[in-house]
Formats: sequence, C-alpha cells, structure tokens
Amino acid sequence: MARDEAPTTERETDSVVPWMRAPIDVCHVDSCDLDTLPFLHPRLKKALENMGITSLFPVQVAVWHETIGPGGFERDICVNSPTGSGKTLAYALPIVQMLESRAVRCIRALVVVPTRDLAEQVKKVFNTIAPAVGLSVGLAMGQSSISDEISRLIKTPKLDAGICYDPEDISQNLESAVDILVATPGRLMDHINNTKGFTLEHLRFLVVDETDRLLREAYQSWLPTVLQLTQTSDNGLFPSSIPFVPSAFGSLQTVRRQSVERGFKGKPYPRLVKMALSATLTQDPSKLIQLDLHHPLFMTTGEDRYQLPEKLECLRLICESGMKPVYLVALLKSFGGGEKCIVFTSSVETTRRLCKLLNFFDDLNIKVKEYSGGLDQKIRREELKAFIKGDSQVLVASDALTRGIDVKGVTNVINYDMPQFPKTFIHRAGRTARAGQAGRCFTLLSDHEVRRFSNKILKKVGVDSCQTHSIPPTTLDPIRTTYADALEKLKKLVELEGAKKERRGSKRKSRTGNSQSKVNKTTSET
Ligand SMILES: Nc1ncnc2c1ncn2[C@@H]1O[C@H](COP(=O)(O)OP(=O)(O)OP(=O)(O)O)[C@@H](O)[C@H]1O
Repeated sequence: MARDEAPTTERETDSVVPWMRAPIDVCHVDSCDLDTLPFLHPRLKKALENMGITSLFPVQVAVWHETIGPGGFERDICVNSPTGSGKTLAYALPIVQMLESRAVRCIRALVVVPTRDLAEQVKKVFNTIAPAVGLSVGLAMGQSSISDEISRLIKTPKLDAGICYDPEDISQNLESAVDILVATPGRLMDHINNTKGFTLEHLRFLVVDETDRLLREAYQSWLPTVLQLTQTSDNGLFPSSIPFVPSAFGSLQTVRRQSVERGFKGKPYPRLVKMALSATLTQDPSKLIQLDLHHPLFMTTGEDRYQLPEKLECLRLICESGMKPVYLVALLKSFGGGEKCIVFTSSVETTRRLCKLLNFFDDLNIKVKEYSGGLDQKIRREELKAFIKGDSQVLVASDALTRGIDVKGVTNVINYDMPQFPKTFIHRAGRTARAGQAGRCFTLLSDHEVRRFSNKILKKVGVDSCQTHSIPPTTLDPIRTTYADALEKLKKLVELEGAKKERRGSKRKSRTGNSQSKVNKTTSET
C-alpha cells in the first residue's frame, strides 16, 4: 500500500493556511491558442506545434500568466489541479522560456519527482521543448549507473595531451552539462553529497511535482538540503560579500543580492522560485511550511478539495466473495482486446499473483503484464514501454508506481482491490480520462466493502453517482470453470517457486555452513 496516500491529519482538513483561502480558480480560466499566448517564444511555439499542441489547457494558461511577463515569477506557486490536466507542461514551459536567455550552462532548474518512471516521463516532456532554445536536460534517478549519469551531467574540461594538470585544479573547474535536472530524491542527494562539480549554487527554479507524496516520503532530507544550498547569505540589506569572480573556465558565481522586488523589500535576487504541484495537494500547514514558500500564490480547480477529470465515469461491480478474478476476466473480455486497461491491486505480491493468474486463463486472448515495485527498474521500464506501444493491453499495477504516469489510450482503470484512501482512488482513476478524454474507472467490491467505498472514498472525492455495473450469470458461468483450472495452475507454480526458494536457501546455508566449517577447520588446524 502506498504510504504516501495515508489519511491526512485532522488538522489538514479543518485549518487552511491564509494564502490558500482565496485561490485562483482555474475553472474561470479559458484554454488559449498558442497564437494568442502573450510573450511565447517563437521557437517554443514551433516545438509545441511539432508535438501536436495548438493551445494551452487552463491550468497552463493560469501558470503562464503568473510567471511570464510583467508579474513574472514574483511569487512561488502552488497548483492543485486534476490528474491529466497538463501540470507538467504548466511548469516546464515557463521555466524553459525564462532560461532561454541564459548565458552559461549550469543547473538552473531542478524538478524533483517521487519515482524513476515519472522522472523519465517528465524529462521527455522537457526534451520536447528545451532543445528548441538550446537548453539541455539531465536525469538523476536511482537504479541506473551513477557513473554514466555523472558523465552526462558533468562536463570535464578538455585537457591538452602532454600537459600535466593538478587534479585539484581540474575538479575546481568542472562544469555542468545540463541546464535543467529532473531527479528522484535519493539520487539527487547522492550527487549533492558525492559528485564533484555538481552544484545547485545557480539554481533559480525548484519544482516539487507530486508534492504531497514527496513531503511524506522517508528521504525527507533532500528538501532542507536543497533549500539550504540555495539560500541567500543573510547579511541584512547589503549585497552579499561573496566576490564576483568568474573562473577561467567561465563558471560564474550567482550572487544572491538583496534587492527590491516590486513591492517585496529585502528578498534576494535571483530568488529561488518554487513551484509545488499535485492533483491532491496537501493543505497541511506542517507539511507546506517545509517548502519555505515566498508569498505563495495558490491555484486550484473548483470549490471542492479534490476534482476528478471531467469525463471520468465511475462504476462499481459487486462480486460474490472469492470470485473477483471471474468478474475481472469477464470485464476485461467485455472491453475487447484493443483498449488499454490498468488493473490496480493493493500490494506487490497480489500484483504478481494476479498477473500470473490472468495469464493462465487460456481463452482470455489479452496480453497481461505486471508493473510493480517488485520488478527490477529495467524490466519495469520495458513493460511500460510495451504497454505504451500497445504490445500488451493490460497492466496489473501496484500503487507505488503509478502517480503521474501518463499513457495515452488508457480507456479503463479497474480497482481490483478497493483503494484504501481517497487520494489513492484519485491517482488510480487519474490514469484514464486524461487531457480531456473520456475514461471509466471500475471498482470491484465484495458485499462488505460497499458501504465503506461509498462513505470513505466516493463521498470524500466528490463522486455522487457511481453506477453499479452488472455482468449476467450466463457470461460468468463459463469463466468459473476456466478460473478453477487457472487457480490450479497458479497453485502449482507457487509450490514450485516455494520449493526452488527452499532449495536455494538450503544451498546458501550449506555453503555458509561449509565455509564456516572450513573456517573452524583452519582455525582448529592453526
Ligand atoms: N496543451 C495541451 N494540449 C494537448 N495535450 C496536452 C497539453 N498539455 C498536456 N497535454 C497532454 O495531456 C496529458 C496529461 O498531461 P500531464 O501528464 O502533464 O498531466 P498531469 O496534470 O501532470 O497529470 P497527473 O496529475 O496524473 O500527473 C499528457 O499526455 C500531455 O501530453
């Protein structure tokens, strides 16, 4: 179960920080054609058109107006906008536009996301626009080789053969190879602590995507560390005493001076601008305070705390107990092979077993793949790629990985296990009905879950109508027999795997036993 969706503290529900009480309601903002978007750089307009984008979504227009042009980035921005509403481009576009005029290459924008798959996805979005204005985007995420990553993030100076250089001198003049870095917290900390030449000294934009998840995550140290590395020298009203001496290799010192920003005295410039975004942005003051926001501007969508995508249809199936797989297979068969579907379970183990069970239904004729934290990153990436390409039609997934994942053409989401928290429901359902498309979210319920589902989940997320989807017995009955066979095969497989695990365990024991006896023998001989 994804820890990050755990129920919020009571405080979060009844007390709202002052700056969240009068938000900009994105419902009152219209989409805007690229032709009429003020100040948009022509090369960025072209890059967007090459992606098939001809207008910006409301949340993107709202953020653009608060970041580009006269009031540009005067305030930090917090965005609470539904899944699939285009939050990634909402922050990527203004940041790329603002960095277009940078002279020297160094990390000026850092985007922190909770998972590796999301990091790769966000980097891809930046890569569709940043190169158009000469900016380079880097990726820092765990489970990939850190040395390869360093070679892509840090540029070592060209050394003339035959001249011996002082290594100290070289490390003093390592330069960043990227302008924008997308990172997961763990790997970001690795680079901050160990990578020579890696610096956030020149950082101007910090984006915390899926904020509520990141503020809950265990590796909390990344946020105070980044804020500490980018704070101004707090020396009253006089410019920072740090000497402004560009080095021989052209790297420059970012002098965060005190300066008068329109109406805000005493804040340093260039101030680190922060943007926090989520479909379920926390309102908990104790969490928000960690961001150390500067005169934050809050943008939300509609009156309610949470907003589901406009064209999302919610349905429920009440299943005989122990028969959920039969109802699931009947539902998958009813979709027809062409439609993409994500099936959510509440654990890695259930994900693994359910995926195997579905593949034992010989007449299902749908390619089902697993997508969970139990898989190695490389395999997971391959499975996701195959799903995006349409080589597989159904992904059985655990919650930990799906926040923000954007796969076009997912028309159905199925909650095989009932989501435990409202946020889990929102992020699962949010894998469909994206970018204004229609989509359906089915939830399989046993009798005893029906009441809890409507009171603890649907009511909290503002769903007042959830149709009951029924499957005729004539459809279910033939599946019951194939279910019995599939279950038999799964049991045999589990026993086989158990036996293999046991054999491996005993081999390991005997190896350690032998080596122990060897040690005993040698020690007894000596
Ligand atoms: N202006 C646009 N016009 C058309 N499509 C767009 C536009 N902006 C974004 N999209 C598409 O909308 C989809 C959703 O975008 P994105 O993943 O940024 O949503 P999100 O709000 O971050 O969702 P989540 O909360 O799940 O992370 C993507 O496929 C993206 O390519």
